[in-house]
Amino acid sequence: MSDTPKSFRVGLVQMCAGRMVDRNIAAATELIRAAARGGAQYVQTPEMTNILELDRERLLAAIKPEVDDPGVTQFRFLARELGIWLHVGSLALVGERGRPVNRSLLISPEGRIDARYDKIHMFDVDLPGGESYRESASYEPGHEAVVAALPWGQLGMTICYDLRFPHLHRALAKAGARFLAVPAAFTKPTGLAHWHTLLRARAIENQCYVFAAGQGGCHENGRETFGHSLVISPWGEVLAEADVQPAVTFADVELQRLEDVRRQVPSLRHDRPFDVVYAADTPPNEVAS
Ligand SMILES: O=C(O)CNC(=O)[C@H](CS)NC(=O)CCC(=O)C(=O)O
Repeated sequence: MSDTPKSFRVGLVQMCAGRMVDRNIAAATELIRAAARGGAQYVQTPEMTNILELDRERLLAAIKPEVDDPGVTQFRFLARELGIWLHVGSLALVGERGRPVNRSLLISPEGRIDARYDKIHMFDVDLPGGESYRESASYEPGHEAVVAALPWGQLGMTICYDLRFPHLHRALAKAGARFLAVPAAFTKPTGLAHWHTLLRARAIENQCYVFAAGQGGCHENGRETFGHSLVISPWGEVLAEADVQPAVTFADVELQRLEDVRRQVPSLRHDRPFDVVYAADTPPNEVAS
């Protein structure tokens, strides 16, 4: 008999981060406390919890290496004080190679940093409405997918635009993840078009719970983000959803549900190898005359 607890409560912190790091940390702290008061044992904050700033010069002036970062210090204290698993969806930090990284941290209830994940896929896009992003101009991408242990099972760590790369989520699920984390700062137009659909697809195809805390609303730097933080079941059901403004969204995660779904439709175990061929290169069928 395993002594893994049968359920736990998730709290997603939705924020509207600005350019001032100390204000963002204070706003996040208040919502994380509210999440813990509401009984959340795993609390996730969105991408760019400490600063939403795409201007490279301003960003460089505002951020610090992980060891000196005031947010890291604060969130470690907070996790320990509240006795929660605190997943800081991401912080802009100066990486070990001197360039900014978009980094997610999983902090244990003892205040230990148990996992770090640097966003792999850079949001370099030109949207139909005229919005343009060049994340790779400011940030250095990561190269490692990360699975981290929670008391209830493994957590696969991703960030925002990573959501569009299904093989990353597949790899995490194959490596044992039962929960996929997608902290985000989705744009409003792409959120409207794709957010629910992609998150539900990642949950259904990988038979995982999906936890996605978002940024939402109009930010100091002129951006507007989509909000709608979501908790999704392995069957694709929306268990809880935020609106656009800052708030905490709660859901109870039932591990038996995940086991049931995986037993009933074992698609996660039905992957098979195959080749891709060009039809023109295959021999024509015999046509009966
Ligand atoms: O750097 C910051 O200030 C905050 N970071 C972000 O907003 C990131 C990179 S620009 N946003 C996304 O990845 C949005 C993805 C998205 O919206 C989609 O895939 O449709």
